Amino acid sequence: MIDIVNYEERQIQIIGLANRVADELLRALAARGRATLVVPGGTTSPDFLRELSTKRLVWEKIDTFVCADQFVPESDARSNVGMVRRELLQNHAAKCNLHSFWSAYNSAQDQALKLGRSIEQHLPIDVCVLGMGLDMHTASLLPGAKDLQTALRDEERRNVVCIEAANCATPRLTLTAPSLRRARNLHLLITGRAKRMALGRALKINSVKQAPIKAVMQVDNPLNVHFAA
Ligand SMILES: O=C1O[C@H](COP(=O)(O)O)[C@@H](O)[C@H](O)[C@H]1O
Repeated sequence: MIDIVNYEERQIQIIGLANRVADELLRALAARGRATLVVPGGTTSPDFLRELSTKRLVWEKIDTFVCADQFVPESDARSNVGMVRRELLQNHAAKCNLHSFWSAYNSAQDQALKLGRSIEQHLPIDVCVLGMGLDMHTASLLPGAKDLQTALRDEERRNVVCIEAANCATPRLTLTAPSLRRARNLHLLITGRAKRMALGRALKINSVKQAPIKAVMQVDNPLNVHFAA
């Protein structure tokens, strides 16, 4: 089930989504004392993260994870955790509890298992914001990737999986489809006509392996799609 919110322009989209996420985090904090936030990597998210950083919340009680990352140190330009540290951890959100995906001591496979176990205590996610690539991937649920099936399956009961794809130089760690789609509030941030068309294509394709974004549409709670051209 999806619910599409169309915005007149990108600035209004960013402000609208940040307000909504802040409101949902506030409710989660009021209900449970702590909250879990998942944010996207990629190039679309920095504007949103900067806007979110201006919201007055008890950020030290918000555990924040990226939905996926390349297995590289935070100092590497490809690191999503590094990008989130720069863009979100400022203003009111400077004290946000951002969790690392990288380890210099573990292999990517071992780190996926370790992170998957430690994330368990923070589930279900209170607010999950995802992005989507033109190839209809979300997080690092990449079409055609080795281990994609493991990351899609409910029976695996794994929260994080290491994904390797032929066109990716480094392995990626991704939250699995079941851990993402169980989020209490689920959002997709997309901009531009090409991504809108990719979403339209995904809706017509039956195979989740070809269009992994579909894996987070199979939920009772709607996937709220925030779109601006
Ligand atoms: O690989 C990724 O890309 C998507 C979309 O990226 P964008 O650059 O087109 O915004 C992103 O949402 C996802 O988190 C990331 O892992």
